[in-house]
Amino acid sequence: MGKIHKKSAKGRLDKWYKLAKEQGYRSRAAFKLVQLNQKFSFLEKAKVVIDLCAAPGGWLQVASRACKPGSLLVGVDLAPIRAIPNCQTFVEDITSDKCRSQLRGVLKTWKADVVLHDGAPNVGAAWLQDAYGQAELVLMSMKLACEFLVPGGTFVTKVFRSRDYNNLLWVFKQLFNKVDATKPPSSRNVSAEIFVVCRGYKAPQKLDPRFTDPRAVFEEVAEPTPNVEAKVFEPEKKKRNREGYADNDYTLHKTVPASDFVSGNDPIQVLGTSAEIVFPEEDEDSQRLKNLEITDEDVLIYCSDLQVLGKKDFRDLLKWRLRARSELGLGKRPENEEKTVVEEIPQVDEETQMDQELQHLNEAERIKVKRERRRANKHKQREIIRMQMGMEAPMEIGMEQSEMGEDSMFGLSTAEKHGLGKLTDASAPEIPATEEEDETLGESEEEYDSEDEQERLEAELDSMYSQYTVRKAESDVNYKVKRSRGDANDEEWEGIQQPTSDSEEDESKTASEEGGERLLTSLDKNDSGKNGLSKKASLFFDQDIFDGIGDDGDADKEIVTMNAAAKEERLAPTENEDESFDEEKRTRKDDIEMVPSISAEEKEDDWDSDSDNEGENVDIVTAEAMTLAQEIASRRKTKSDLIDDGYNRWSFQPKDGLPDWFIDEENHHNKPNKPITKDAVLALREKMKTINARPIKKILEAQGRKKMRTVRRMQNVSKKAEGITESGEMTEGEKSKEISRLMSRAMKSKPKQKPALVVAKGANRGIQSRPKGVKGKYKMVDSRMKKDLRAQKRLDKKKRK
Ligand SMILES: C[S@@+](CC[C@H](N)C(=O)[O-])C[C@H]1O[C@@H](n2cnc3c(N)ncnc32)[C@H](O)[C@@H]1O
Repeated sequence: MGKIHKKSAKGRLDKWYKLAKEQGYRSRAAFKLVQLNQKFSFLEKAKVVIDLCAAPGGWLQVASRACKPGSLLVGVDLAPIRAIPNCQTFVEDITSDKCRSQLRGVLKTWKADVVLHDGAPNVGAAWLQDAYGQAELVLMSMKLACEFLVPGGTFVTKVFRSRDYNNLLWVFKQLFNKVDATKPPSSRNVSAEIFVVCRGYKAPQKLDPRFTDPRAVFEEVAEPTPNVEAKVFEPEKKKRNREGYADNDYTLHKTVPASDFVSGNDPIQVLGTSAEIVFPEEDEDSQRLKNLEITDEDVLIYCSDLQVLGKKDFRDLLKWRLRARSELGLGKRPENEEKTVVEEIPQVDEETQMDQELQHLNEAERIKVKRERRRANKHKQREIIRMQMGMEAPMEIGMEQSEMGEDSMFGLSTAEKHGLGKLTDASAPEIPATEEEDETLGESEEEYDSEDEQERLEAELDSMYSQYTVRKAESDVNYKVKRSRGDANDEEWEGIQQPTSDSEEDESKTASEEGGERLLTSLDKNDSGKNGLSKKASLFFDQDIFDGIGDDGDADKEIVTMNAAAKEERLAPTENEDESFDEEKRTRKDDIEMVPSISAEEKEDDWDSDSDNEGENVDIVTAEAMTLAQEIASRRKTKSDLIDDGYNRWSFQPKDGLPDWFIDEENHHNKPNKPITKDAVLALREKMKTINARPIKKILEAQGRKKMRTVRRMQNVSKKAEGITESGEMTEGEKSKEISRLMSRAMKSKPKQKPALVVAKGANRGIQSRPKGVKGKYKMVDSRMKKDLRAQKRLDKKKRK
């Protein structure tokens, strides 16, 4: 990428590209370093910086702006770099010895505070080779970093999230005190690149050469002790395929034609390793499948994104496959593809033959009994329903109840088998089968959809689903992370299993302690690593989140060998450490990529701790707030979930030094899309309706005044009425007449005052304010208006005639 290619695809000329142009950076990549430095601040203090793979020089420009004046900045690349003030550059391959000696020549006795590496082999041609090539390049740049960094120095590198990513991370952790992987906002989401910032170089006196040897770091060893899941689901030993990256490369979007999925013998393999099932137009079989009636919209949706299949979707898709197979005449039971086994029939004597016949007869008898029992049960079920519908008296049913054994319909076992609810739930009665239907049901004992077969199919689907989850988990680190957080959406996953045998653990421990011989095997990620974990589990525990667990703190800084490091790092958290581990992880404030799962009680605690805020009057006026409120109220979300949600790509958006137009645009377009549920919108609408239905303040006040006036009037009336009752001059009849007259007068509202008409002539002509001497309501009229009105009246009269 020495020379700047003209980026033709519109999408690549994004805002960062424009911003780079505006700010005079040679590449949009410059912002990646700007953002990394904003987050980790390693450039400000640096006096010597080496930039490996620096062309066209964006990172060097950033470094020269951020570092102190007079700092030594050295850039090297295969491509020449146009001069940059305060920077020295030369053309060389960073993997060569010449590059090393040239760097030595420039630096002399100095050591670098920061070594940067943003190198990438010519990306684009073949991703798989690129990924490995890039991982090798990273290792080479780390080798240079180890040679030139000061103790405590920083190494920043770009890594592709390929299969080798975890291995690289593991090596970094042996050599640096703090290793953080992050993706700055300016790095495209579609790109597999991620940046690793390694701080606190341990500067061992002697570096084990295997740390920088790609063969040792990315070693491929067949699993000597495959983990439990692997044993169950992957009977053959899998070797890592250098060219491959196929089975753990989730950055690739793998598709498989529907015809292959349906006709193939390993649907689980397909579901576990592909991202999409497609129906290519040129593939006739796939098109036939697409046009089947059973291929409904749901199936197409499932096929379009296999990565998100839940248990139910998974089962539906497999059921669709089975039905599709039977419609295409591919056989009903593909999973158990009958193998043609040629059995040699041994010579049998007469007695054995009789035994066999007897067995056959017994079997036939058993099937017959079972069929009859089922029919009887159906009959009983029908009777119950009829009784529940008032069509039959309870007496009539269950006459043979006493004769029926444990297996009868009323027997416990049957009840359990069918589910009590099914028997007792009158609200959803099963539609009783007719006699003929019973017959067919009974006779189709071996049929595909018979009861036993259904059960078998269910069991098979369950086991397939477990296999699928394992495959999914193996091919997706994020999924493991999700599992560890307890929020993956299927229930079956049992987690990463540790070998149960203590002896195994002891063995590996002693072997690594004995040193020497097992140097490399302790690096073997295939070996039962820490605490006897499988290779995958070991790498999993090597992730950032498990930092410091098992570290004795006094690691030998002088000689770090792969073996020592492996021993040091591969200690899994012991039970005692679990607590402090939890505590530490919970208090971590930086980029949390993973959090330990929270137990149900802890979740409860989360809720309890919120009780302090009880009673606080919060008005919910937006649909987002209402959604959140509903989720919290229904406990679909906990406090921890909210905190977790807070760590997203928007939580790290430093805006210093950016122009206003850019910030405005960011504020406008780059904001989180907060989820809104239909329920929340409806609830909010209802709330607004009730608020709107309430009268406004002025009306309420007017109503209050009116009420008050009425009360006063009534008080007056009652006073007067008291006077009337006490007077001795009136007869009782007169008194009551007078009181009712008072009452009706008080109740009568005053007649509306008619506005006084004021003619706008003389002094009143053209005035805007109240005419002099006029009180109360008035209306201005003029002679013109009078004439017009009269004319209008005449016209109306004429029309009527
Ligand atoms: C993404 S660019 C670096 C961009 C740079 N950081 C910037 O900000 O302008 C990757 C560079 O790595 C260089 N590169 C790849 N392999 C290399 C090698 N073996 N030695 C030196 N440079 C290499 C390429 O020539 C290319 O210029």
